[in-house]
Amino acid sequence: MCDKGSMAQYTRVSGFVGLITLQNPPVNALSAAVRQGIVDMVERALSDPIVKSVVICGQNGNFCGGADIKEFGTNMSGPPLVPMIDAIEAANKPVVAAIEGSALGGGLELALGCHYRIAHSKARLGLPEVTLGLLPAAGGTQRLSRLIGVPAALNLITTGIHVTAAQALQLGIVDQVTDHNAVEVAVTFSLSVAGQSMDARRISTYPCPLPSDFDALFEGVMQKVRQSARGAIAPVACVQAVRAAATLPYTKGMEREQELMATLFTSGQARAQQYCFFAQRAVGRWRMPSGARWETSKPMPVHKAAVIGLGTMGRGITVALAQTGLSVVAVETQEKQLMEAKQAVSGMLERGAKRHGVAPMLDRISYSQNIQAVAEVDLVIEAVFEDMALKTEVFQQLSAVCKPGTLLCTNTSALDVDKLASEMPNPELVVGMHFFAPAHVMKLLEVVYGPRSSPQAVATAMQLGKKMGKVSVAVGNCRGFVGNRMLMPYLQQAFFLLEEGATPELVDRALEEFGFPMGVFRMSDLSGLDIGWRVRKRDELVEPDMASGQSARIRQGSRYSPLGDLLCEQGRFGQKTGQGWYRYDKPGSRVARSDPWLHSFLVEYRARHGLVPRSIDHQEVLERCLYALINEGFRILEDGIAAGPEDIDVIYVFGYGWPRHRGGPMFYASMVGLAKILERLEHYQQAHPDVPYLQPSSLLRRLVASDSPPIHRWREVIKKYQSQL
Ligand SMILES: CCCCCCC[C@H](O)CC(=O)SCCNC(=O)CCNC(=O)[C@H](O)C(C)(C)COP(=O)([O-])OP(=O)([O-])OC[C@H]1O[C@@H](n2cnc3c(N)ncnc32)[C@H](O)[C@@H]1OP(=O)([O-])[O-]
Ligand SMILES: NC(=O)c1ccc[n+]([C@@H]2O[C@H](COP(=O)([O-])OP(=O)(O)OC[C@H]3O[C@@H](n4cnc5c(N)ncnc54)[C@H](O)[C@@H]3O)[C@@H](O)[C@H]2O)c1
Repeated sequence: MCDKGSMAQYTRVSGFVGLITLQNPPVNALSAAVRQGIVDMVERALSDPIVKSVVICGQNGNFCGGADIKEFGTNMSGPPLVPMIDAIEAANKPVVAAIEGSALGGGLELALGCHYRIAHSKARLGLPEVTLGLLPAAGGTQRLSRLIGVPAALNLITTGIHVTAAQALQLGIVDQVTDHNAVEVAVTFSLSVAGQSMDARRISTYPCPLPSDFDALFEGVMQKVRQSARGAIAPVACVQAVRAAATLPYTKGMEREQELMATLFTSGQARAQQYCFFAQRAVGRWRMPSGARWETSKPMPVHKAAVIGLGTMGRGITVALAQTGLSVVAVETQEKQLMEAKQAVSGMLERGAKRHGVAPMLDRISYSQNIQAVAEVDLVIEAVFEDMALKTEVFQQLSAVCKPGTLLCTNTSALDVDKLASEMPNPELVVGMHFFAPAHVMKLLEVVYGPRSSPQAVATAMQLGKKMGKVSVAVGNCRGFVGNRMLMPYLQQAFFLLEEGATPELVDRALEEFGFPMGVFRMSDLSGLDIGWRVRKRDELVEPDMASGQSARIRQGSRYSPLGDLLCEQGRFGQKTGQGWYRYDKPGSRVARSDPWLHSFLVEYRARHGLVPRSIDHQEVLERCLYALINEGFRILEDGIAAGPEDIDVIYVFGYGWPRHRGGPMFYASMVGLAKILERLEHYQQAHPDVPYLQPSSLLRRLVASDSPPIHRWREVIKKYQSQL
């Protein structure tokens, strides 16, 4: 009664039920072999006169993670999904989906073709195709809209969110939720409906319930989607497909779904987003130049953690740790700061708990003004001011107070983690855990290792990051690590463009049209101009505004723009002071308005320095800012600070607002063409010979000389290049 050769196993259970089990670990993706297996096994079950009903489930407590994304770039063979699902729906015996684990994308579409859906209470369901630059093209847009109505379907399909079994029941996606074995419940249920007509259970035959404010609804959703999509085409196509479900008969709607999918499927955006999907998973398989790697490095258990310094970052980190289920000791020396932090942390936890319908983890946190309180913790995250002397002092105190083996992590943005480690008795226990603000929200974590960091320390920080729901990327130690280091040439080019004739509005518009949520100047206003100013002062780059002409714009032999310093000297720190590159109605206000003062200031500045303004277009803004940033990315790969282009891309997509549909800076470079990037960098370098960041990196030259291999083969070239150094 069992066919074991196929990727869909067939068994007869309870005498009369054909049980089809998808078998394609780890997520039972619908590869060609699985689809063939389903087609064959469904046919077998329907033609077997003893079989009264059919149950479809997935192996190892996991229903199905959808179409096999790895097949997308290949010549797809095997039976197509749509007729396979149609055949299931048309069956004259009841077919029940037993959903455990996840039913996502094509997996949920398969379940929607079944006559009933029974889910385990821990199951998750969704149509996440939009996050891969696609739409649910196996009938998902047409069936889900008919089943749960247009507004709810639009929400699920355009965002790609996963819903819990309880939410799915409430929405009407599943018929029953159980805490017991979902397959057994489905088998019993299928027998209870055996022999009944399934006519009323075929979703494709349902009329699509139309909301009364139909046109207004679609117009509103389309507007919202276009705004948040920032140039991504998949969310727009998703809305169009649901609209087809609402306005066309099923077969016509399906044709529209296929048409829209065909456009998306071959678009560069889908390739970029699917690259991001795999890159996000690839960064978990980290390796260090020493040869240490993820598979062979065992993380230490972390039950209790401490946070030192409860400013902007410390508060967010405390919240994120508590939400992960850890006990947290939060230490802040300033009484006033401590009181404010307590209130802020409780507020963040309460709001988070309300959103997720869970209890706030307030009792997981104990507060103290005394560093002695951290004696028993397994891991400490330091988030005091960005000052090497202070951080060294705090680390020395920690080394004296903490139990042996406690991992010491710093949240520094740019200080030398290895130098900090070298001052400690146990440098192998020191790593950077570079969170991004707000730390309980932002998904990115850079785990910074130095030559002395032990693989176990890196493994522990990486695992903790994952538990905190972060996308953690292991990177080497250098000024600014990966993200902030690449930001330097980007910011520098933006300043130079202002000197040469651009306005903040023009530069920001070009970057926002490219897909960044905020241009560089709006972003600087939000994060505070004083942060960079303090760093430049420490680096002795800031000079009194006395001189004029070119010499005033040279520091340490290279071109330098003092524009940011001049604004700070006027007290223009951005949103918090109500003035920066833009003006705001009041300090703290978020709406950036053009500032005539700034424009006159730029005119006067250019005149004083003998700069003749010229007209600058969007193309130049993108090339200067983005290619300089990409060039630094190649240098980072050259130096072995990032293990591969995926690491850089994940950092930029999750930490810096790089549009996902453009895949990350290094993927974008591979799409533009490395030869073109090199040619444009050479062009700009000739025009600006005093800007070292525009000098093309040797690795970029090497890749172009090697016929610009596809991005998945860059690592081979990098390895060869490094071995020759
Ligand atoms: C014209 C053509 C028409 C076609 C019609 C298509 C219609 C359909 O609508 C399209 C789709 O279904 S689109 C699909 C829509 N579905 C989705 O978007 C769901 C995508 N998957 C997920 O969201 C998560 O994997 C789960 C939540 C399922 C599990 O999370 P977790 O437990 O944290 O596990 P994890 O670490 O995430 O993954 C483990 C391993 O499995 C791998 N892998 C996973 N799914 C895969 C797949 N579908 N495929 C291949 N591989 C897949 C993953 O790469 C990793 O392997 P690696 O070697 O380490 O890289
Ligand atoms: N703010 C950001 O966007 C951001 C992003 C990533 C990393 N960082 C880094 O995180 C660290 C903290 O930044 P922040 O913005 O949260 O600073 P912050 O000024 O908001 O807070 C620092 C806190 O540390 C406290 N503190 C100082 N000395 C202490 C000591 N010895 N013991 C306990 N507490 C002490 C201060 O009283 C203050 O409350 C810095 O290294 C910064 O570079 C900041």
